[in-house]
Amino acid sequence: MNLLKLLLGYSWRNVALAAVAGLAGGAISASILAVINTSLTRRDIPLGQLALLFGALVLAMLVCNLLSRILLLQVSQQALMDLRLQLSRQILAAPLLQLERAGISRLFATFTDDIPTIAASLFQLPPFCINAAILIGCLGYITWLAPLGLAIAIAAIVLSLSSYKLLEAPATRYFIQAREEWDRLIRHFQALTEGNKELKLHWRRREAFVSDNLRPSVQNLYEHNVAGGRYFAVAISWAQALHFLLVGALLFLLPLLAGVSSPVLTGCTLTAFYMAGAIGALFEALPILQRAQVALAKVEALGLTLASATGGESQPAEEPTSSTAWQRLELVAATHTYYREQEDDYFSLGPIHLSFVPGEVVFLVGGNGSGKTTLAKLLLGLYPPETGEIRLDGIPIDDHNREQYRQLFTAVFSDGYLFENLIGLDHPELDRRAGDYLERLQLKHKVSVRSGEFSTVALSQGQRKRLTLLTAYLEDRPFYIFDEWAANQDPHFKDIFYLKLLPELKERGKTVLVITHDDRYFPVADRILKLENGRLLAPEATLSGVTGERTL
Ligand SMILES: Nc1ncnc2c1ncn2[C@@H]1O[C@H](COP(=O)(O)OP(=O)(O)OP(=O)(O)O)[C@@H](O)[C@H]1O
Repeated sequence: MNLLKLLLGYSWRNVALAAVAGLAGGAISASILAVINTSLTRRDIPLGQLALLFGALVLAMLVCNLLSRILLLQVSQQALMDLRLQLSRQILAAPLLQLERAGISRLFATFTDDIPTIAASLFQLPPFCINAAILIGCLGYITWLAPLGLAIAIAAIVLSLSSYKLLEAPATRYFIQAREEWDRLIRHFQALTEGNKELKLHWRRREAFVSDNLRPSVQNLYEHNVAGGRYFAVAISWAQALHFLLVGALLFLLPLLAGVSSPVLTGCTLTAFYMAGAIGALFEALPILQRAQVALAKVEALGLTLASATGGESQPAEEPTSSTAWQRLELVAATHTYYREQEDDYFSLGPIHLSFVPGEVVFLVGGNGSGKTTLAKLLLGLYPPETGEIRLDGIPIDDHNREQYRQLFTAVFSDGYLFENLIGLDHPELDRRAGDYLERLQLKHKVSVRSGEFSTVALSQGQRKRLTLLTAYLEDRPFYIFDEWAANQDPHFKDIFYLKLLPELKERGKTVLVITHDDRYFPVADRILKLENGRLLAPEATLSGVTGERTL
């Protein structure tokens, strides 16, 4: 993908119109030069007439340039807006596993570096096109004045472009390296912000973090950018100097080679001067456009990675309806494997044989790293099974119905995100219902909800977790999954959660899977499943039985 293709993809009509307006502006610029040249060299034409023509041409140039700029600005900003949205949509559509592999830092790097770089280059496009049009107009005028002048001008331009091209390749290489370094730097910034408390507490760790991680990365970024920028500086300065050579060549060679008259020579020299300004501006914009190409390639690579990773999962335009009247959910020999390339290590979950019916409370237990969260993600349809399948009422879940299948669940993850409002929940009495739940969750004195907005989310960890529970309640879906939800609740609220809230959910016919280490509350469960190193130990026996499956 390149910038032009990107813009043409959005509105080729606007781009074409902008190009025509820009070219017209360039031609008019050349006409203005012709008027200046005439007024300097011809005394037989009344000055008033020339002044009038000059004014009219300036006005026409203004209109054309403005039109070209506005059209390009509109289409380029529209492209930028769509690029941001498209990338966000791709991230939303990409499978979780693919996002986890790409890493948060890579996604952030794209939003914080690539998109602003592309934005900066798109701002450069309108003047770039206008200067290109001025150049074409000037070349046309020189041709009209003295065809040999065109040959000299083209020779100078080819010379400067080819020397620029020679230097551009290593400069781009450095910019690509700088962009790779940016990915690493974002990872360090993430550690800096998320690990800030730990860094503050430990002097040696903090200093090592700065000297071993942050500084080398910042230093590399600096060096790559300076090295790349240096090549461009040489290329641009050389190209600009060459254009004064063009002025010199026209001024001194043209009379020798073609014996042109003094008015023609004045016209050519004047035009060459004017051209030098346009060429200088063009060359100044080239590094910015070059960087944008690197950024665009990065965005495209990420987009392709995410798009290829969606694996054909359908993205319904309409809201999928969630089935409330399900009877049986089964995992049949479902597996998932994490492979960690760097350590050449993998973790395998399954094959899992498991089923759920409405209205049961199931506890999932097991040691750290035994695969509980992975099993929850598999069950939620966030990881499609690598082998085996999930069936809802006998219907296999695949790419076509997975999105709809996910609407069955409300999940509260151990590292879940708390939105600052009840986004996506619209109920005529949302605030009142949220208020009732706040009361039950003993948060009324801390938080209120107005028009679906929490008054604050600056709360303790345990209180924030309770707010996520409020959202889960309001979602009111048939299947609830709590991943170590109660881990940071005080004993009093743990009691409320296990002894009051869970039984209430069960009474309402909800199925609840609770990932927990709280063995004190095991009697609350209808069934207890235990995972050990990715294998389910508790046999999947009777669905209605309660105590029979307690193998712990
Ligand atoms: N995104 C990931 N990429 C690679 N490996 C992963 C990833 N997430 C988890 N793992 C590996 O999978 C294994 C199971 O992890 P999982 O989070 O499912 O365990 P868990 O039983 O929920 O643990 P805990 O009780 O500590 O939360 C772990 O050994 C972990 O190293």
